[in-house]
Amino acid sequence: MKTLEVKSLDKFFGRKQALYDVSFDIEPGTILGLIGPNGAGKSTIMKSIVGLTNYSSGLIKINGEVLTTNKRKSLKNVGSMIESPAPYLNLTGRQNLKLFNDGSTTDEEIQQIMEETQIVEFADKKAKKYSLGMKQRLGIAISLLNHPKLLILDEPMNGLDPQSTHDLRDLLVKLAKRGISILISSHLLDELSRIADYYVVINHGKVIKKADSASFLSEGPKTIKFEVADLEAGKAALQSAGFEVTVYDKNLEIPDNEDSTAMNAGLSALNQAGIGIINVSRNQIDLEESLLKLLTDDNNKEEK
Ligand SMILES: Nc1ncnc2c1ncn2[C@@H]1O[C@H](COP(=O)(O)OP(=O)(O)OP(=O)(O)O)[C@@H](O)[C@H]1O
Repeated sequence: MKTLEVKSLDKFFGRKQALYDVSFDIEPGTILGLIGPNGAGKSTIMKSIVGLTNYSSGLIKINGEVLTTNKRKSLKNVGSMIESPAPYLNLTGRQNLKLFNDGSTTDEEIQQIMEETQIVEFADKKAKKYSLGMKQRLGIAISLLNHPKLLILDEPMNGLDPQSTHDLRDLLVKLAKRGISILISSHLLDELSRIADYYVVINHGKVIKKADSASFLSEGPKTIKFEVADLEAGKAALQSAGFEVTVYDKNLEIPDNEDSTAMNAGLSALNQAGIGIINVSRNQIDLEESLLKLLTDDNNKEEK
């Protein structure tokens, strides 16, 4: 059974349509990255799933339960942190966790959650004294209470320092291995690309792409990057061997092909011209570039 099914979701704010026919699913134990520019509709989708906003039409099923038919039962399986974490500021972290516990999480489990989200050392301080990163970690701890099967995390890496971001990444992968499904949005695409199994890309309220991470990243153009001692002479040598050359970040880039012929031909052209080669690498397009290209194509399509 799928952990989450979103089917043909439409959402209007007054006369303004914010979501158009949005559909996607999440399988147990997978991490789905919801990405798109500001105002695309990511938070509206997440809020619809956790019942914070009503959708205008469509269907949401969580663990097989239709959200609108049995809201309490379906949301019992969901832990979330949407927009910003909202702990009670006059209570400590530990008191917050006790308060949000519906009674099904034991003291040992709360201790384990505190350890995994690394809040133990400040768990007995009032939440109003917390930094953004500490609040963020407490928010994630709260979302882990009550044995969720689905976690909905809107920008959970906001405000975290690099070490905490790294630790959160490890924790999310660990949770997915335990069978928890995760829907996560983040502007930190590099971070997201390290953990997401699938992506759903939203633009102007519509799903413009769904893909697993391997195919998402492999569809873009690939290049071979040469770092050389003499940029101008290197460029001339590659051009005279027939390559289209781009200078990018003090490197020379030529289009790659499936076998190694482009790399070998590029190397021998540089060698023959006596150009010192410092480094050679295959440059796979990254998530940020892929997303940018996708959005540019989609926006151009809309303008036509
Ligand atoms: N309460 C509201 N009333 C009216 N319009 C809204 C409301 N909430 C969101 N919108 C509009 O719906 C659209 C989608 O907003 P949403 O916050 O879901 O985008 P987002 O992808 O989460 O953006 P961001 O990355 O900036 O958080 C935007 O055009 C926004 O202006």
